[in-house]
Amino acid sequence: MEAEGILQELLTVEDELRDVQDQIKALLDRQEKLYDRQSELKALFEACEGNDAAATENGAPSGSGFDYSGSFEWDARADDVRFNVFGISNYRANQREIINAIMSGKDVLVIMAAGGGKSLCYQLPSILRDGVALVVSPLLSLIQDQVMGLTALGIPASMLTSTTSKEQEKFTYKALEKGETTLKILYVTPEKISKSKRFMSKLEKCHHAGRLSLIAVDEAHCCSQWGHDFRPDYKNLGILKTQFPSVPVVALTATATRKVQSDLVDMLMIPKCIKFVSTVNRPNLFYMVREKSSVAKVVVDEIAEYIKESYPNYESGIVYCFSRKECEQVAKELSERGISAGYYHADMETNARERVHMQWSKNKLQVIVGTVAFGMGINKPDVRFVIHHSLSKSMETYYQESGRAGRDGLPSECLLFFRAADLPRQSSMVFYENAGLQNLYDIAYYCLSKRQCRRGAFFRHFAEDLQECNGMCDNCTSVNDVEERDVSEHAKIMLSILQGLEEKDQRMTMLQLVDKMKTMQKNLGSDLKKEELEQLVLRLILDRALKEEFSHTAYATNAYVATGPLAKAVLQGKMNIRLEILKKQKPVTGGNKSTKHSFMDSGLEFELDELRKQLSSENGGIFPHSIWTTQQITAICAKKPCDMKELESIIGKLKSEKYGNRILEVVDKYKSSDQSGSTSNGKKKSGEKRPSKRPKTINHPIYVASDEDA
Ligand SMILES: Nc1ncnc2c1ncn2[C@@H]1O[C@H](COP(=O)(O)OP(=O)(O)OP(=O)(O)O)[C@@H](O)[C@H]1O
Ligand SMILES: [Mg+2]
Repeated sequence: MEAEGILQELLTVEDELRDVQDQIKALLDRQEKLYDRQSELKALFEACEGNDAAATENGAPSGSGFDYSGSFEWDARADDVRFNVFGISNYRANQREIINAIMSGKDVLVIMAAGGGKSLCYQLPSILRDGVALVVSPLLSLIQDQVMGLTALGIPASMLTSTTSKEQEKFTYKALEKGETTLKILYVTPEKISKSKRFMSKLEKCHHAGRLSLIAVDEAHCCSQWGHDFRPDYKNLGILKTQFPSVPVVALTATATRKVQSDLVDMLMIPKCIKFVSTVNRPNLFYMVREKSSVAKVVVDEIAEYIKESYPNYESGIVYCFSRKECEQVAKELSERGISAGYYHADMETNARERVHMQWSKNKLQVIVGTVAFGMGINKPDVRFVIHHSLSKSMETYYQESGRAGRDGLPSECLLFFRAADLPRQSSMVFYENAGLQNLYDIAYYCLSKRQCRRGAFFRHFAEDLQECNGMCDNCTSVNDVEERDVSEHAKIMLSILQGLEEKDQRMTMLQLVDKMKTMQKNLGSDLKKEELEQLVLRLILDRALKEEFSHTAYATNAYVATGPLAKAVLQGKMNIRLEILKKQKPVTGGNKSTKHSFMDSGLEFELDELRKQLSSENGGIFPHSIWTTQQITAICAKKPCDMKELESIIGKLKSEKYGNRILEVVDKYKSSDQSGSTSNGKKKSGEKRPSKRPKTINHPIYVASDEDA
């Protein structure tokens, strides 16, 4: 064989070898994903097998063979407390069955979406059973909210936390040890269990006297390292089952992944628990993604316009931002545009953070602009919108964060501003996490998609059967005009640029590649816009024709793009690349008018909202939503009760006794003014839309929390 022939074959062999190596790489990638899925499926399988454990999907228990939806001797008492104390007219999915299982003395695992109504599931049995219920909750603010809410309902509830006074502690210990004072529900942080011997010994005495009625572990995903809020002290909670084996333990969480579920069952030592899994679906949430401008000011303009147009009556909302700096900046700019906004992030003093949170909870601030630090512990039920200024780091995180909207079950909106160029700053943060990049690419896929049902993406992610979206996402309502284009030629140019660089041991960031491409694409005759080119880079990353690489400096981690395992397939024309291109983006307020809950559309709703705010200040500052809920306002407005009896049939005895006269007074005034054609304050008529509560101009920005809580 001549030298030239040998060289020819050598080059072919080397070429093929590179091909094989690429394929091996792709296979190894795939192997890693399969391992992940394997461990998830194993956990799922074990959970299904788990002895007597009964898996339930949306209420129908299976496995244990016992039907907790039947009749029980406590039915009448439970109905009475539900309606007359909690003011709740009907149970939501699974609540009654869960209560019955706890009342039957079983250990129970409750997986229920945010706002599903998990609290009632343990609070109601706590009242029905003799003795004291112990509730473990991870955050002081959550505990304070719950104790305040229960006290407002006249339920004897207390807490032992770092802020508890000596006197209160003494009272609580007496109640535990001797049963001398009335106490039905005691909230503690997990540290109390793992660190306070004194507390555990009092609990022991309470149990010996037969007065420990049940143990609830709220936000139970904190037990698992796989969960998003792991708390080391939650790991020790298994001691509760070993010390008090006869006391029913109920673990509650909104986190749906199987890995976390099986982990927390192990940690809490409740292998025989009855498991109630409710759907992840939040039918009242309207999901939408909006293409984000590369000009920061335009993005804030759009957010401000959306809030002003869609929520002119000061309805509450959250805006999530990527960084602390961005969070402060967006809050400031929203304030300058007439929206009362405060910011919340981890760099602030605890007091300042709590003050902002409190002002917002009391409807004195409309919007909180927060980082991920504004997380667990947000109990406000009437959040009408959650906006993401940029994408979250995973589907799981987005589900949790957006899920803070509409916990009261009323229509609410989740809007994500997406720009492919936001990806690298997220990926350079998450690439070292277990499956961090894959999780990020999953949410990026969700954002990039302009045709697939947004809700469907959640069902697939949480391995749940698909359910109807009922037109509750932008893609299902075809709000936008989308064209699918073959951009394989553009992709080839991009890949060749990178190949050329790699041969010279150089590399590029996503934005550098897009800039270069802007000039290179001229010959193709079909130019893609800058944002579209960014989306193409992302598309190629998701299709594994490109991959991200990272390099570290003393101050930062930088993300670059490099050719991926399937680059060759694209370059050789064996793989086509298609991009969904938005031809025209409609105004963001256009998609969801009919589904929006326009609270305070009628004057009476407004009056009742004002009254609950007034009562909230008069009653030691308990939250307006703890006085009565938005749903209850709607029900009162629909029925316009004439007397106490009618009112009782709407909101139950307790709230009627406490606030009935004031409510009836407002309804009466409203009715008489309605007949005379004007209202109590002479400003509006029934059915007339309320004038906007937003001040037309503001003299100074209100983005920094003041010392006054007024
Ligand atoms: N059956 C019901 N009917 C109407 N409202 C209900 C019902 N059950 C609970 N709620 C209300 O739903 C809201 C959310 O309830 P809750 O705080 O228990 O949710 P959760 O499941 O604990 O959510 P999270 O995971 O966010 O903590 C509260 O305002 C509560 O009063
Ligand atoms: Mg809860």
